[in-house]
Amino acid sequence: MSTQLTIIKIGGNVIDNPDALKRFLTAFAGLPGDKILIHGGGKVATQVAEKLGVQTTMVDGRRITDRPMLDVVTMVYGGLVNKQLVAQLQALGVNAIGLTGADAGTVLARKRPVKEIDYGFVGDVVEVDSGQILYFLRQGLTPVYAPLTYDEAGNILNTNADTMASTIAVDMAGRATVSLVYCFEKKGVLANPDDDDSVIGQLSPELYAEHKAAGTINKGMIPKLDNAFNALDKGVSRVVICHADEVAAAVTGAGAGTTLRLPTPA
Ligand SMILES: Nc1ncnc2c1ncn2[C@@H]1O[C@H](COP(=O)(O)OP(=O)(O)O)[C@@H](O)[C@H]1O
Ligand SMILES: CC(=O)N[C@@H](CCC(=O)OP(=O)(O)O)C(=O)O
Repeated sequence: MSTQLTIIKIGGNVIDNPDALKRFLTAFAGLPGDKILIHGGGKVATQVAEKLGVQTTMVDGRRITDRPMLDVVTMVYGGLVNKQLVAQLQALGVNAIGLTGADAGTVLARKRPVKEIDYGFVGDVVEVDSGQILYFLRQGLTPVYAPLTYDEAGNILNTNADTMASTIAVDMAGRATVSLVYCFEKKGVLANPDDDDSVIGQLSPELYAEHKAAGTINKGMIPKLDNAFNALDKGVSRVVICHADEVAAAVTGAGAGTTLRLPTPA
């Protein structure tokens, strides 16, 4: 494989919008070189759970995953969403292979220990088999990961898709120059959540802390940015957060969205 690898994470609001998803997948198919897609799908899981009478509870951006909810997310992420994405990518000429972390033993996790909160079957990533993922890439395949992992006891576990993307990117960074792009439905990290054009071009940890304290960066953006800064800190070359329509520009470095910066040296 080439030494450049692009890892893209696509969020649940885009997955839930067929037109936006089609545009994104078409752009993804056109990206040059080796690539990996990691998808969320939280919104679809919540909708399906409701239809099945399973109640959704989120704490700090993580889904409380009891046994009935585990069945829902396994069906939705590992089945419905993953296979629809793979089929659409195949039609666009991408030889996609749909995976969970359990497949080929690529993303091993541990059930999150119960402290104040019992998250149930939520997995914290322990180990990524980047050699195996590299093998898929060398076969000309494009891995498409669902946000599911497994543990040594044989459980399938629910893992936040932003975390899945960041941990895979960090491990692959030992084998390639990795760019990680988080795509969602806004133009980037916004300085004012009510103004869709107030994109922060470059975000340092210091500026992030200021916006977090002021409450202008909140909710799902906090775990996303924690994961994104963690990736940059641990060897991923470039991390960008952008609109799904701007994925191609983000990959070429054309200035789309928000680019993360390491701390300013003292
Ligand atoms: N400053 C901010 N800029 C952009 N989005 C923000 C900001 N603060 C909070 N958010 C929220 O974070 C959400 C993205 O997080 P999340 O829903 O977890 O995304 P994803 O669907 O990609 O997993 C946005 O939809 C937005 O509502
Ligand atoms: C443990 C946990 O919270 N897992 C997430 C996995 C899906 C996800 O992250 O989807 P988005 O990227 O669309 O938010 C969940 O079930 O919501």
